[in-house]
Amino acid sequence: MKIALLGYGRMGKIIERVALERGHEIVIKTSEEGGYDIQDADIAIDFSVPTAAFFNIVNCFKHQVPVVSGTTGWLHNYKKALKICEDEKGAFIYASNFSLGVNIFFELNSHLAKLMNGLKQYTVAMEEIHHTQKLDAPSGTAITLAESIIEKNDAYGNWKLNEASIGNIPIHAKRIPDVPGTHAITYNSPTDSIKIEHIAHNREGFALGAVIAAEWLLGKTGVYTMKDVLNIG
Ligand SMILES: NC(=O)C1=CN([C@@H]2O[C@H](COP(=O)(O)OP(=O)(O)OC[C@H]3O[C@@H](n4cnc5c(N)ncnc54)[C@H](O)[C@@H]3O)[C@@H](O)[C@H]2O)C=CC1
Ligand SMILES: O=C(O)C1=N[C@H](C(=O)O)C[C@H](O)C1
Repeated sequence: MKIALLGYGRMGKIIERVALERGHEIVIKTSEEGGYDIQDADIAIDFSVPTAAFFNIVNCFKHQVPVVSGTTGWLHNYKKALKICEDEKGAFIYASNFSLGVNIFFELNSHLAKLMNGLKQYTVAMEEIHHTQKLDAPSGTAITLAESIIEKNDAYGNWKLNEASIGNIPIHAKRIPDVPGTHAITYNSPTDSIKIEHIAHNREGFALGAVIAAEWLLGKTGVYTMKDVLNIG
């Protein structure tokens, strides 16, 4: 595949290496808006910044170039992007986390939330830890995890950053140098705690998942998720 890398930062550089190892070609790599012809690529992979992702993605839809995006912090525009994708007959996969491990963890979280539904002695709390360069908080992964708990557990209707209050899942976001991404969910009762945790040791899993998603999306139209790609859940 001829790949456009929209965003050539920490993730873009690892995705480039993984894509080359898997026999693909990088025809565009950019860290700014415009200045390239997206139609030179078979597919685009966007790991940019919250303020750029929507433009990058919609530009791909408008030129019928399938696009995989892992950029977080732009999801207030997600529904608008889906509408444009549909109108332009584009192809799109967004995931807050492309690693196989986290996608298994998503399933575990959802199952646990269902088990805990109605057990009023337990309250849930989430912690996410990332490197100090991260622009958004909470992480996109933490938001996905919280949304899944809200869907399965009647005690919760929303999440709140660094704040515990009735009906809201508190998400504590910590920034520590060099941490690639850690997510933990704890259910606490007066007598015990149940905790599940995912720890990324590096960024390789995110990058491999994004390239696998791009390989899977090529030749399709429509909107998909990592559940479709990995065939889990
Ligand atoms: N979904 C997932 O599995 C993962 C998602 N991420 C997310 O991916 C994004 C990128 O993460 P990193 O590579 O660590 O950040 P980074 O800051 O190292 O790289 C982002 C790059 O985008 C560039 N950029 C700025 N404006 C741009 C534009 N208009 N078009 C294209 N590029 C532009 C920046 O100059 C920078 O080089 C973040 O939103 C992060 O949360 C990160 C890891 C995994
Ligand atoms: O910015 C990061 O680094 C990461 N961002 C994603 C997120 O916001 O969930 C995924 C991963 O945790 C790393």
